[in-house]
Amino acid sequence: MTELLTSAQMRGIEAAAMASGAVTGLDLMERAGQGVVDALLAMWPDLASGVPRVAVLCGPGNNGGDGFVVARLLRERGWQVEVFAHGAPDRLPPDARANHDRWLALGPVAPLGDLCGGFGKAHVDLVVDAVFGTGLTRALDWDVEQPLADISEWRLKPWRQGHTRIVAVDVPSGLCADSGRDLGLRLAADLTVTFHRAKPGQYLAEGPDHCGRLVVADIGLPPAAPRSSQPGEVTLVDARAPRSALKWGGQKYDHGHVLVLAGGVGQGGAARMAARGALRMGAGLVTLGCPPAALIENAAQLNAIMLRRVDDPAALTALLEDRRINALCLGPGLGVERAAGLLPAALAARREQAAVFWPGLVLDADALTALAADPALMALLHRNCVLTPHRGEFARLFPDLIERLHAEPKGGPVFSKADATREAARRAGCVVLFKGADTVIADPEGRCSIHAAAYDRPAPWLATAGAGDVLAGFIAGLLARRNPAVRAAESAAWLHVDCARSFGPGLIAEDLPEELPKVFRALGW
Ligand SMILES: NC(=O)C1=CN([C@@H]2O[C@H](COP(=O)(O)OP(=O)(O)OC[C@H]3O[C@@H](n4cnc5c(N)ncnc54)[C@H](OP(=O)(O)O)[C@@H]3O)[C@@H](O)[C@H]2O)[C@@H](O)CC1
Ligand SMILES: [K+]
Repeated sequence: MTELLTSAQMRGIEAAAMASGAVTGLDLMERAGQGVVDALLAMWPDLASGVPRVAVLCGPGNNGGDGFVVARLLRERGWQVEVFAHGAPDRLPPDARANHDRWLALGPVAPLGDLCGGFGKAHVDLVVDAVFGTGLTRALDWDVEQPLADISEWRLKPWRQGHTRIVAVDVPSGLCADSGRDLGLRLAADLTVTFHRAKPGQYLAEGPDHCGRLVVADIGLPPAAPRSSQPGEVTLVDARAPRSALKWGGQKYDHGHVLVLAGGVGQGGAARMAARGALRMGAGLVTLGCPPAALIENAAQLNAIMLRRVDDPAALTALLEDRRINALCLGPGLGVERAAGLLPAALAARREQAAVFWPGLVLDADALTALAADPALMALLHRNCVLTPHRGEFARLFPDLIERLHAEPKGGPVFSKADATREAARRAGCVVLFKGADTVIADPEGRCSIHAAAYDRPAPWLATAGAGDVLAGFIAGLLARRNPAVRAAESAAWLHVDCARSFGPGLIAEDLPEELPKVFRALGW
């Protein structure tokens, strides 16, 4: 998995590298500036053949320092470069000051405020946004926000000819690098060049919509501390995770048995889609458990999926005597009352084989609402549970965390969706998958990963009724295949987006499980 580094982690790595004597701050800044120039030339090779006009916007910290390096390197290529800066030069940190002074030998520095109203009728090919990077700790003041907003507006003026490209140094100014929260974002980038490792904020919340294309430039820092199982660590879910879905032979009983619990008459669609998802994911057997009145409806719709009557908690307990059932899915279309009744029996199911273990248990939709209403149920959650809340369900389960997520940042690291999910998993004592275009998965030990349907993996078609039910089924299927809960959640999230991308526009939830075979084939399985 790809590690993502918060601002504090980046500062720590930078400080350790400098303390070791392996590198100086000036070296790092020079490589950062060079990395930006290399990336923008790679993205826009047409610029290299002309004499582009460039405006470089520099802030009061080391992000601004990178900006002065970019300005110098572009001027050395013969480009027309103008620099606009925010803050007094004598307050710049030493390396940024050194690069500010080197730039002064090549050209002047105008106040950022001169850009209020944009660039007038002048043509500008490229704007380099080096106002704030990982040091942004609070919302922008209007004196910075206004020129950025004005450039944004100026870009859209009808009399303008040609596109003005925007490259952000490290992060678009106003984006919190840790959380992706908007602290005064006004200028969306076409290209963001970040250093050493990507940052969580580039994948969370507003990040993907404002970074444009994301390039990670190597600036010669050593690899970070060993990844995984570090409580503060955040990784990116990548293509390697789903290999756990592979089948290597054996018979159906070797691949697990999922029980999906369904609701009453006319409410079975969501559970049937979850069941279909679990079966396509590779569970050896899938059974749908519904109240007696809904048996005929479900029987008319199911073939490979088996059907059992589960009218009450006692019936569920009896059914769970079948030791081969090793994963359950509760929630889609279940009804809050039925979910509340069945949850204690589902949570009590234990298996005593070589060691005591609990069947995997996915709690979604109505099961989450029932859980939120009863703290006693929350106390029964175990480490093979996966909660899959969307924002509304998360708010019902953890209202204080959602409040913190929406609170106006007061400075310091901004509380992120990763922080919220990690804290939720710690409290729940199980894996939490907090859904969204930026899906965050965390376990009770503090491991955390992000799966963003963004950059080269956008999947806007997933915003369709029932997609979440299929995701719950995918997770249940992977749990039945004996994947650890966190792995099941990560792999399911990845495959879910892959199915949507593979199918494309026009996708409805029923298509997702049917697309899995194609996705598996594309993976070479
Ligand atoms: N780490 C690394 O390995 C490397 C880092 N590098 C580069 O350094 C960047 C980080 O530099 P940085 O720490 O100096 O932070 P940066 O973003 O320039 O801003 C800090 C300044 O902004 C100010 N300020 C903050 N919020 C504000 C607000 N709302 N409104 C107004 N002011 C505000 C803050 O003031 P203060 O909070 O102290 O009052 C301070 O003066 C990083 O993104 C990368 O580009 C590379 O050179 C290579 C290696
Ligand atoms: K920036």
